[in-house]
Amino acid sequence: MTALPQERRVVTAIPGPKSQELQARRTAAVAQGVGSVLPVFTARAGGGIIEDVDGNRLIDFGSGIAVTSVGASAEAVVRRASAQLADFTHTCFMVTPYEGYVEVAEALAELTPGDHAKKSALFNSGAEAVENAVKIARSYTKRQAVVVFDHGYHGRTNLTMALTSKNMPYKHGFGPFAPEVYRVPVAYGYRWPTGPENAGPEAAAQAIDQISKQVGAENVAAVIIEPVLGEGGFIEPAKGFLPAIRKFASDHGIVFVADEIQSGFCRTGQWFACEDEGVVPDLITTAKGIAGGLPLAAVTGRAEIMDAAHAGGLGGTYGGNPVACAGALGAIETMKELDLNARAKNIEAVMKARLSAMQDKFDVIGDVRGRGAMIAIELVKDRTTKEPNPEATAALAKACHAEGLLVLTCGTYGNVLRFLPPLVIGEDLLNEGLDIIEQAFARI
Ligand SMILES: Cc1ncc(COP(=O)(O)O)c(CNCCCC(=O)O)c1O
Repeated sequence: MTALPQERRVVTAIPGPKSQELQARRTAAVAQGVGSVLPVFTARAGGGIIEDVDGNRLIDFGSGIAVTSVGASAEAVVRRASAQLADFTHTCFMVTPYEGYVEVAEALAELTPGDHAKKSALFNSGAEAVENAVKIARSYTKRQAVVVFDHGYHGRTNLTMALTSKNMPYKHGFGPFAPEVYRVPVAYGYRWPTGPENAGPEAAAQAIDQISKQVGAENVAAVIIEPVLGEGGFIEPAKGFLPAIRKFASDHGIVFVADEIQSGFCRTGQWFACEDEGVVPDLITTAKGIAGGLPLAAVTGRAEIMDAAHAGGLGGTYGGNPVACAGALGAIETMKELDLNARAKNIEAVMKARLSAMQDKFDVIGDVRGRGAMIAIELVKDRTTKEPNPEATAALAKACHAEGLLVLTCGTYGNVLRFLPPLVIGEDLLNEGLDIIEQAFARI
């Protein structure tokens, strides 16, 4: 297979005729509840490019929702996974174990924050990892309550829907949801009433007061927070917030769970986003970027907490599939060899400089934020009222798609354009994508 040329190419309308034919088949065969951002059907993908079945080559600012950080066909991932495929695809780790699972657990112990003894359990999806983090925390504390935060996102299973903040499309019509879940404020700096500089300590005080008065700290098994909130709008909790919640959890025997499924594995310019303020979680959930596109997720944490679940209490048929574990070892090899943390920091510098310049030109841009290659702009109708502008957000995304740039939106109010390029994207493609965004702003 020849390498995919790293060039944008638009040779048909987007989506093109072959994608449209496939879309008709998809409509007839696939449940409508499974949506797609852009109905172009992929033929190949690699680096910063997705090639569709009509020969168009799109610049990828989505990474399959923060998954293909090393690219969608990274050499080490393909090499290791192919070799594993030829040996065996599955035996079930709960039946006959295999070394790859252990190697991934050893790598997670090495790479995750904290120099304490750590253990892991592997799963298939982020939601499954979050579900099991709750099981483990409840086993360890013998408590039931779980505290989550405004704008948080943790998955689409019944418990993780309960943990997730936004109703539509994630929760609407799918209740009743799991009990013993409590939601408290997060330090959303851009929208904090007294200004971003006060958001950290004030939001922490409000959250801790609510937990103490409405739940009782002694009843809380875990607090679960994304060190950079993803689906809720790429919200970096204002400085001081995470350390304050971390201290509160430590003071009250509460398990602090960092959900780094979207922010982890070099995405924000560090192995894990909670390192930014020196926060060491008790448990950390990971998925997405961990395995270069193969389905793998993990709970990693303090050995004494991870071992609290009784033997046989954790597992699942495919958890830690050997091919996915091989992919993870390939992805981690790539992250180290290419120093993708440094690449992410460079992506941040390039994107923030260009987007901040656009903010000076276009009043619709209310906020530019994020870290590493997890960058976003929040669009508003009025900079003073900060009224969300989901209409402009959708129009901008559509304009980018038509020009061969794949971008994603997010946010509780649907007014955040987020940028998640593969960390291996070339700087020329990155800047070409930014050119398309700037031209789109000038047109909406
Ligand atoms: C922080 C955080 N925790 C948990 C999850 C859930 O991970 P799964 O692998 O999608 O189950 C996510 C997945 N985010 C993308 C969801 C896309 C969609 O379903 O529309 C996350 O970002």
